[in-house]
Amino acid sequence: MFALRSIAAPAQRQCMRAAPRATVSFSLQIQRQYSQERVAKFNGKKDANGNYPVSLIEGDGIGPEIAVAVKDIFAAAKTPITWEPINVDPILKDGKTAIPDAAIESIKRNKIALKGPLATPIGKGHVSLNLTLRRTFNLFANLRPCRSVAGYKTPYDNVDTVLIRENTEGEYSGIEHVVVDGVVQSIKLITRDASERVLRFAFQHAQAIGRKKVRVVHKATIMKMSDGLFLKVANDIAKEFPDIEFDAELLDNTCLKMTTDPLPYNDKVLVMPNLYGDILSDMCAGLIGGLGLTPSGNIGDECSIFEAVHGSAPDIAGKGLANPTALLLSSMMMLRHMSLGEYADKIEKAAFATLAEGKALTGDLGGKASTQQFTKAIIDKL
Ligand SMILES: NC(=O)C1=CN([C@@H]2O[C@H](COP(=O)(O)OP(=O)(O)OC[C@H]3O[C@@H](n4cnc5c(N)ncnc54)[C@H](O)[C@@H]3O)[C@@H](O)[C@H]2O)C=CC1
Ligand SMILES: O=C(O)CCC(=O)C(=O)O
Ligand SMILES: [Mg+2]
Repeated sequence: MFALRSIAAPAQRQCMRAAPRATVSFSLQIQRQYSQERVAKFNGKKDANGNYPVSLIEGDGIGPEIAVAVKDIFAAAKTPITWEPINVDPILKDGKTAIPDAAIESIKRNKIALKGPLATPIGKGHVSLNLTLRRTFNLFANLRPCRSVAGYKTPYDNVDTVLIRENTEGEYSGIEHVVVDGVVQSIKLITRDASERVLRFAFQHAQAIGRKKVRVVHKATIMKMSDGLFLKVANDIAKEFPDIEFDAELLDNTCLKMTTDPLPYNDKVLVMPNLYGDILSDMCAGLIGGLGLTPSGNIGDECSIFEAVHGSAPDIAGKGLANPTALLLSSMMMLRHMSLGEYADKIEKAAFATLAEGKALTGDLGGKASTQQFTKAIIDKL
């Protein structure tokens, strides 16, 4: 058994804290269009009460605080879900970090899970449970949409980026070793199969949400073989989608352009290897007001796990300060994945109205409300 569940991470400042408020006219919905093909693949079974069981990992740090907010809002909206809490404390199997069997069975049975953040120790200690979950269930695509929130003013209005990250290999393959004392090697693994899978998903998702452009973000200038293969496969897959324009951009240039003017990215779906997607999705969150606002879905063929982009936020954990919006919007993506879009629409409307009104905002958005007060304000609007 490992002794981890709260590690100290350097406190990071939210770049948009205490930003001035103003109204932006922008659609209130996030990812309302969702691939019907994916929805059709969800074949979870209802329980005796007519509810869908959903595996729930509350997670570490702020995880339990934001999970309770989502549970309270779902209960108030009478969402037909039965939560099945699961424990993912790591175990050792054949010398490797693994998820306990009971948790694996629950997710396999329900085909769907909502997950709070899981902390990973720096350096020594178990490997990331987040990555372990993604690999265990072959959740090959990490879908990370990021949309400006009406009423919350940032330097950029109307940001609407869609980022898809390869989720099972790349720089996060976890293949590392000491060559000799003082020399270590970490292997970035890129395979044609995993690249094809995520790239095809990106094109299909672009079609599903009505975007006409897919852009690969890469560094094949430097990583000629690994990113080179990803880019080559992207060119091949693009031929299957003649109605979608395809191009490519170097990661460093993408960072520059997105932070200078993100709006040209609103008509594209961006797809990229694992590490780049991890970093770029936090950067996008910074464009709209921070990590308290950005959702994500880890999508696989057999099951999918929805979670916020952010981590366990140890600097604010246990203080009732966390913004539950990111996990709530992740759960909206989950409901749409389960064909429960009518509940998602209702909850999302109440959440965005609460944000736009601005009377009960959490500290990351410049307000003074606690997680509970913000949650109650949403429930009052349902
Ligand atoms: N998918 C996951 O479960 C992820 C887990 N992590 C893990 O989380 C731990 C902490 O990582 P950090 O680098 O500190 O990143 P973090 O995402 O936990 O926090 C970064 C900053 O954003 C703020 N923040 C994050 N979520 C917020 C929310 N909902 N409301 C208000 N403010 C919020 C935090 O207070 C902090 O200042 C690490 O152990 C890391 O491995 C990190 C990212 C994703
Ligand atoms: O697993 C972790 O510790 C971090 C993962 C992460 O940053 C992410 O999925 O965005
Ligand atoms: Mg990350």
